[in-house]
Amino acid sequence: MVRTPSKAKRDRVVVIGTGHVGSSYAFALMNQGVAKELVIIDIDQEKASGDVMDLNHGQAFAPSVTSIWHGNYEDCKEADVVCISAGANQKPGETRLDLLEKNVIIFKEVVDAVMASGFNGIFLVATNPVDLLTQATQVFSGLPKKRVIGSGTTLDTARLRFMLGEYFQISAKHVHAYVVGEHGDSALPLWSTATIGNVPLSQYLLRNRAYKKADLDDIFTNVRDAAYEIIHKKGATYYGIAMSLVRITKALLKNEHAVMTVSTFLNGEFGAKEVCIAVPAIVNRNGVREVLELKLNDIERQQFTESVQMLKGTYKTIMQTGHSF
Ligand SMILES: NC(=O)C1=CN([C@@H]2O[C@H](COP(=O)(O)OP(=O)(O)OC[C@H]3O[C@@H](n4cnc5c(N)ncnc54)[C@H](O)[C@@H]3O)[C@@H](O)[C@H]2O)C=CC1
Ligand SMILES: CC(=O)C(=O)O
Repeated sequence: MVRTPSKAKRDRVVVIGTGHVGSSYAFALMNQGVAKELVIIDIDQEKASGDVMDLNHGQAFAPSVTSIWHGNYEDCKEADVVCISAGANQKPGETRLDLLEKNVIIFKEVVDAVMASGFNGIFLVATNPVDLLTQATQVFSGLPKKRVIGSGTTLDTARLRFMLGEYFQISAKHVHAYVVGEHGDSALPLWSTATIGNVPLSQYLLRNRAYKKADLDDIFTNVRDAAYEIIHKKGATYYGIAMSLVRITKALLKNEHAVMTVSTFLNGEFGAKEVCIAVPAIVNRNGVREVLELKLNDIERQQFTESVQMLKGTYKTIMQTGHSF
């Protein structure tokens, strides 16, 4: 494909790791016409090159032209967003945290290579465990923390909205309920601030005797365990995360100031410090503009604190033992 770099704003996205997640993200980006340039990098050159061919063959049907090519790390120099989805995924029975040892080593190599290009944009991390790898990317890159963000619980929040929408028979777009905390087993729903339209969820439940708080607890269990179920059924999850990543990329490139539950570094917000974890945050062209602090109830605060402590303990262990990061 002849490379046709755009003259004005490049809106260049580089995706590193074109496996299930990376290739689905590339496909969704192209279908939604979000980026003007899309560079695909993978250690498996054949896979990257095959994906570029395959994607380009759909150009005639895309809403706008995306210049797509199989690139190398030098292409990161002019990138606005570098999305990392490289690394190991979960095998049935594995948790996201089980991937840390392998993936942090890959991240050191990948982030060093990106930074060596002179990259000065925004890192969007998807690889698991996403909160810990977001924090590692902040350290490895040395970029301002607001410019290194993780997909966090954007996917979990989307899953919750979908499942609540099904339960109440209301469009997921009008269900507002966040999942925060670790993108993993210690994630938690913020029921106390959830609304249907602008009606508090607690009030909405009173409208129909058939609605039960216990059902909501079951729904959240299904959200929390959704990845395990999908991995058991088809080996990996990728469409949901691809759409979440595109949503975040759009907020970045279009300077949307959109609120989403990305993983970001906390410096006292929600009572937590020195940790990357998912909370509602305002995302614009500069990354995370600010964390949108909410008042949590006692149970939520306790669960959130436990999630923070777990992440901080695990991060400390991995960065201190056996590695020369
Ligand atoms: N944040 C989230 O909500 C989600 C995160 N994930 C995570 O995304 C990651 C990727 O998952 P999949 O795409 O299913 O895995 P995959 O195995 O299909 O793809 C991984 C890709 O990374 C490439 N890769 C490995 N080492 C590399 C390196 N050093 N440099 C460049 N490329 C390299 C591989 O060649 C492969 O193409 C996993 O950690 C998975 O757990 C998956 C779904 C949701
Ligand atoms: C794999 C994963 O992190 C997810 O689908 O939530």
